[in-house]
Amino acid sequence: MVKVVVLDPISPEGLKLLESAGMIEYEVRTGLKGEDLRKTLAEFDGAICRSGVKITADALEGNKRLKVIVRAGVGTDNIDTAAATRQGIIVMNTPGGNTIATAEHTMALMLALSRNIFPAYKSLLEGKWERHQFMGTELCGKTLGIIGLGRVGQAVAERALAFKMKVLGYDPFLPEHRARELGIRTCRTLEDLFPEVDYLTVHTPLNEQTRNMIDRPQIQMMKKGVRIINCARGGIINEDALLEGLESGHIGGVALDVFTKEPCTNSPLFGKPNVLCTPHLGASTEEAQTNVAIEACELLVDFFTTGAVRNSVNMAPLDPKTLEGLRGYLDLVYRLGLLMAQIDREPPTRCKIRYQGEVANRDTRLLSAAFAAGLLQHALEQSVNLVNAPVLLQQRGIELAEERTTDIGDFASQVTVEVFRNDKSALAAGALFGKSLPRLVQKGAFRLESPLEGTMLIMYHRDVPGVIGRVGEIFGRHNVNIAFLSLGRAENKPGGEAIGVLALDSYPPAEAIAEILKLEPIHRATVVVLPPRGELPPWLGVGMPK
Ligand SMILES: NC(=O)C1=CN([C@@H]2O[C@H](COP(=O)(O)OP(=O)(O)OC[C@H]3O[C@@H](n4cnc5c(N)ncnc54)[C@H](O)[C@@H]3O)[C@@H](O)[C@H]2O)C=CC1
Ligand SMILES: O=C(O)CCC(=O)C(=O)O
Repeated sequence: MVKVVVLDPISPEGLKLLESAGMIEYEVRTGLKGEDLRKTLAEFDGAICRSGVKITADALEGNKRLKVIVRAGVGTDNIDTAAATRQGIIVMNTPGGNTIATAEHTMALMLALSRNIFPAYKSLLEGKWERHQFMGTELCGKTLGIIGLGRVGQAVAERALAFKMKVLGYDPFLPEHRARELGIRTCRTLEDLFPEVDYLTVHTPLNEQTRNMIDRPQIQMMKKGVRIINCARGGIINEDALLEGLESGHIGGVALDVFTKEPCTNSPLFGKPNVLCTPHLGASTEEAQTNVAIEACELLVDFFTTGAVRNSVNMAPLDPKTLEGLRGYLDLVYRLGLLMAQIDREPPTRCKIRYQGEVANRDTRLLSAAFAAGLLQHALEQSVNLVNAPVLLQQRGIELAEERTTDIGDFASQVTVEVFRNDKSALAAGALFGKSLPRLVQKGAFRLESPLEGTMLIMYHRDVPGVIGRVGEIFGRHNVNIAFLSLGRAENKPGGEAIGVLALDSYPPAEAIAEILKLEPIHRATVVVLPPRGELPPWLGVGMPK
């Protein structure tokens, strides 16, 4: 059974999906942090969360089991995605399911600010009837500035246009023609937008470009009386600058659903006139929570049953059909990586992979990640998989270059890998026989044809009579059975340099190798261990528990 932990409350419709999957056992454990969270995550194969739990690098430290974290929502900023990637854990989200809820919440806050809904009701509760105190303003005819025109920003624009507002937008990633279709006038710079708007709302992610995007100087560029709304992420707008702007009278109103530090139960903004705050409720509608819970649980079930990777923020998508088509090649390149790591123990400085023939049309990013996983598998303490291998390689400063050509060579598809270590390089090429039989077809300058599996002895020798017989005799005495033998010559004539690859049924004792190395025609002999035929490498079983 696959074990999944639900770390924040999610809708029962999602949980029902987990139950009906048959092979998933889930537990709801909410409110966790610190050591409790770390220990819990180490017991499960998958996790689902909303924005409540903070999955930090410490919470993932030493985790050898978790394969996937699904965020039931958009923002993954409560998950240390970089740490998850280093640990080989896939992070997915469910964009879209809560867009309308968040756009409607933005409109609700704009309307509530404009019509003094909160202070008016408060005054009523205090037994007053102060109609003159709460003169409002209409949205109709006002200019709304929207920063970030993705899903939520566009949904807000549609609604604001229905209220007959003029919409001015800024999003460097939205094509002009799309903005025109939506009826949004766009600005080239934020400086062009600020002076024009009566209302400003932000709908970008929080990142290094957007942190404190709205600060004191930006507020100074806005009209006096501007109303500012943030339903995206705390920190995009500087909260201290908002307070100052309100106190000076430059800002006419502030509505926040999100805060720099959450939960936020105490803020100098709370209780100030013309301020309205909600505790991160943008996505809190029954409909949105049903949508995101169903989508999150579907992502998890698909991942664990078929290996599909969708909506991942740290890995290329992988659908079951693509995975099936790639499985043989993934296995081949992973084995080439393992081989290259064992023939020379010196750390690589850079690698080159050449995809030739039909394989060049496949998703070679995943194949190269599989090669990197093989190359690093035994070098590192942690488990290496398709998610973290490229990052781990990069962290070690090992460059990985890809070349692709659809020209057919000797095989329908061939993958050639070259690993550089300071002043030397090693080359190997592999091909798939049938759909799933990985073969070594070249090693250095030598052409050959050998299975890429199990225990292999790779030896280089002068091509003279009797070498193989003497090697066979040594292995015989040490009770090591030779299952398969493949020979190759650099030039196709006797007496020159040759390679021998022997598939062995057991790992040869060191004495046997020492005896072989004493044979005069043999210059070098290395034992390499690869997984047995058909054994699913751990990183490929993305849908299976580790
Ligand atoms: N309050 C809540 O409960 C909710 C908050 N959110 C948050 O709302 C925000 C928007 O969500 P979505 O629309 O789904 O995301 P999205 O990814 O669809 O849209 C984000 C947009 O911001 C734009 N952008 C990025 N950097 C920018 C920059 N420097 N300047 C201007 N535009 C920039 C992108 O091009 C993109 O179009 C996110 O931060 C998300 O976490 C989303 C759902 C619920
Ligand atoms: O889970 C929630 O309620 C927060 C939603 C949110 O902020 C998001 O999806 O980015």
